[in-house]
Amino acid sequence: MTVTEETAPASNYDRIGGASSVKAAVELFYDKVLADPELAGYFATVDMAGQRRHLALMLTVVLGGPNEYTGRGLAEAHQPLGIPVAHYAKVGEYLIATLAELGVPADVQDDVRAVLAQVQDQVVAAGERPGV
Ligand code: HEM
Repeated sequence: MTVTEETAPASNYDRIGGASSVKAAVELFYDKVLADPELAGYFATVDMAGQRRHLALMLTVVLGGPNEYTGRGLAEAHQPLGIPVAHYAKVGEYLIATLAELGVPADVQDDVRAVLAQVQDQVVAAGERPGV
């Protein structure tokens, strides 16, 4: 174990280039999510700025970036939407595909997968969870 490894590591958010990289990822991710007819409907009544904000916040959160978010909690925002596991999984895959396309390192992608798994129960509708 070196001193470097014991030092608090830079967040994945910093490692991939911070806000400007998140902005670039949002464009790509947004295209993928809205091009999917199963997912586009969720965002139909959300304004454009709101959609981009949602995606930017989502990326920042899952990358361990600064939590400047003051909106509703994940459960409060998503439980009324009735999101099934399948749709949650699709959004997660689009996020990972976006990161891969932008050349984000594999270990960062793995961390993102782990965070996605952690927040799944807050986002997926309670009645849609297998085994619950
Ligand atoms: C890790 C997964 C996710 C994170 C971190 C996340 C994060 C967020 C955040 C921070 C908001 C803003 C809430 C607010 O403004 O009060 C939001 C809203 C929203 N999310 Fe997500 N989200 C995730 C997954 C999903 C998925 C899988 C879907 C749809 C399939 C989705 C659809 C929406 C919609 C439609 C809104 C707007 C709700 C409204 O304005 O009433 N989200 N999300």
